[in-house]
Amino acid sequence: MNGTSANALREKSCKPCEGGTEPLERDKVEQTLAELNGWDLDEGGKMIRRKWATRDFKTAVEFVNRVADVAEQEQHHPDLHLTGYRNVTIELTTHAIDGLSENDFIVAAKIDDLPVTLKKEQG
Ligand SMILES: C[C@H](O)[C@H](O)[C@H]1CNC2=NC(N)=NC(=O)C2=N1
Repeated sequence: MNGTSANALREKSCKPCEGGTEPLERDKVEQTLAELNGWDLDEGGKMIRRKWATRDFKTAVEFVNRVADVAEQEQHHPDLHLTGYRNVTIELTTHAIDGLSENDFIVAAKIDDLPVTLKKEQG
């Protein structure tokens, strides 16, 4: 259990990253990923991704705006996709090092803490 816990990640702040550091090792990535809710590692191992099916368009837009506030506060910015009028996909990678850094997991943990109303299950 060497992954940093979600609680610990939420308490941290992103460090400015302009290259010059190594991406996290695959083991560390997988351990930290296991501490988070619903995030998957992209095939290439350089990006994490989570998808939400929200209640409606407005909910999706409000969620994306809250995510943008987190990104600005942390100065670490995810790729945001709002598709199918209420689905949000968020991808995190550290562009400066072409791989994953702790910053990606800090932002992911903070995003997981944001309120969002999900689509009602059908049937
Ligand atoms: C100095 C500052 O940390 C960098 O310019 C940031 C801004 N936001 C960023 N966001 C992401 N996702 N990757 C980066 O490498 C990055 N660089």
